Amino acid sequence: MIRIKNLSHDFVIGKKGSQTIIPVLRNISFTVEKGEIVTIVGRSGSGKSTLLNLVSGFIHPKEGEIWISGEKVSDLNETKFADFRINNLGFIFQSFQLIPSMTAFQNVELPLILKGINEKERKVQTEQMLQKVGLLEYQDHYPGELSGGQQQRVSIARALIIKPPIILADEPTGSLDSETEEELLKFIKELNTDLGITFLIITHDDKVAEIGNRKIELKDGRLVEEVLV
Ligand SMILES: Nc1ncnc2c1ncn2[C@@H]1O[C@H](COP(=O)(O)OP(=O)(O)OP(=O)(O)O)[C@@H](O)[C@H]1O
Repeated sequence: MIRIKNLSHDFVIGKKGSQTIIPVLRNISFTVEKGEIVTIVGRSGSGKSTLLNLVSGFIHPKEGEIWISGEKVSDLNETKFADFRINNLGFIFQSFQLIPSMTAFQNVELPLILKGINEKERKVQTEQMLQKVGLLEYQDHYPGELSGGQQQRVSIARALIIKPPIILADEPTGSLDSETEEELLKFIKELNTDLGITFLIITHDDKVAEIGNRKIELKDGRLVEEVLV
């Protein structure tokens, strides 16, 4: 489902003439099979977010290949990747990334507008999704009027509304208290079992790392360990 082949990346910082190269990922290879939950762990600065940004197409790799659902996405230009993303990938972020001036309904509806779905169909699908995450009665609330756990549920509903085969998550429980974290992990498991959604999750929380089928550890930009959970 996701195949990473000999992926390397570095960032160049500084002004021309005195530039420094920061090597971030070095020759990373791994695969994520359909229906798996794979977690990526590693210390701060080990390259986890960079890896996820590469898989998401937000940055372009210096070397190596990324394949998703049979497509070599590392060859796609920005416009084509944006198109691929809206049809194939859902995102969950630590900071929820909700639009504060939009209600829960409008935030969840947004990907359907981007996909060109008509208004009537959007209303049906958005309400169904809000129902699924238990927030239908909060549909007119703005993010600032919801708890952290509720905001994360809105962001999950927004990720799920396009029915993506894959969800990429960067520290999904990072802003949640432990009770809400547990609820969210249960929900991720359900989505995986009931809908067959594949998850690639970055975390430095042991509890989150243990929900996967496999755990991949990055150290100084290298993949040092891959263990079955
Ligand atoms: N846009 C950028 N420009 C320059 N350096 C960057 C950039 N993004 C990341 N880095 C550097 O790349 C390295 C890896 O960063 P990355 O954010 O991928 O690590 P991480 O494992 O996700 O860390 P954390 O757990 O703290 O989020 C760090 O040294 C970071 O400073």
